[in-house]
Amino acid sequence: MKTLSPSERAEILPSLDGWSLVEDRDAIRKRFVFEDFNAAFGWMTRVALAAETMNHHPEWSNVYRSVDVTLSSHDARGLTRRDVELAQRMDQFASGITRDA
Ligand SMILES: C[C@H](O)[C@H](O)[C@H]1CNC2=NC(N)=NC(=O)C2=N1
Repeated sequence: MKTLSPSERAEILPSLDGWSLVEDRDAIRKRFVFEDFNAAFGWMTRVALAAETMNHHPEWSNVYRSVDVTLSSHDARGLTRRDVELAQRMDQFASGITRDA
């Protein structure tokens, strides 16, 4: 799969809620903050099952109720539509259960 074109980036990335471009690589990142650890880990579990189904996996780190996520397509060495799809799925699963970071 090829990386997102400049026009795709201009169109798609602003539509992703709360995601930012990573400075030193072609990737996007976001911090999710939940009510508590159980909520965070439950969300991670749902995402993990979706990621496995998609065969597209996040780079993430969990501390208590926060989860820092970075998305990039390793095989394409940059951002692809798979990253966009996984970001949108993560936001769907987090809807209504996150605290303002
Ligand atoms: C062998 C396996 O299908 C590949 O390594 C998949 C797994 N998950 C992946 N996840 C991400 N983020 N990028 C990939 O290129 C990728 N490739």
